[in-house]
Amino acid sequence: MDWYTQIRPKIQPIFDQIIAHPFIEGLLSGELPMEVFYFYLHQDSLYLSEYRRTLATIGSQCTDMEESQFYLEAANGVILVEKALHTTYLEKARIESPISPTCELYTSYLSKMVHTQSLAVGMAAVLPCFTIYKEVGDYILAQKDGPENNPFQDWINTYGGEAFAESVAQAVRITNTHAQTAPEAELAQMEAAFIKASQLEWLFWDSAYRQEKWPV
Ligand SMILES: Cc1ncc(CN)c(N)n1
Repeated sequence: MDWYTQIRPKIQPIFDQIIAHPFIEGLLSGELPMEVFYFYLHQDSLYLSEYRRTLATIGSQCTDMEESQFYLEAANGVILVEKALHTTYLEKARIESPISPTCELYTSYLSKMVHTQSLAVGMAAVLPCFTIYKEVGDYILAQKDGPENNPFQDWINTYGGEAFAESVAQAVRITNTHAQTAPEAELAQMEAAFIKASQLEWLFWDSAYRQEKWPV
């Protein structure tokens, strides 16, 4: 059994809580308050600016040309597509809030992983950003009882779409390849990083829903 197939069930309780979260329910029903969505998008654009650098770092660490190209292209391509989506929505709302505690925590955690841990652990840390969004997009697209004119449809189509699915499959494949040759201790670190980043995905939705601010 490959690494991802074996690790994915371990985050099922986290994934269940993500799709049950009022933020995701609101995207699905189309009833998420617009100010919450705009807050999320603004924080996500701050997140993506850092995530892009994290992917580029992984790309520069890969010795295999194709793997390197994948992460460098993901840094540019995927992030540019996502930023375009953000621009579509954010043009309607000028938001200038500072980076939230959770956004800073998540981006800092990923940066720490890729700068202080092995390449395989870095790959495992960034993977939930691919896989969880794809699963959430697919989950929402699969629901039949959504409204006809969902204001969040562009967002849903981006993450439930084919182009994103291909890139997710490749990130999983490359991470699996690195896990094949990883010793026990490194596999344990990969698992811990994958689970932590999955928890941070939940926390990111939750912090957006709460429009999290620095308390002091
Ligand atoms: C926090 C977060 N995680 C994942 C994604 C999807 N790449 C995103 N846009 N934002």
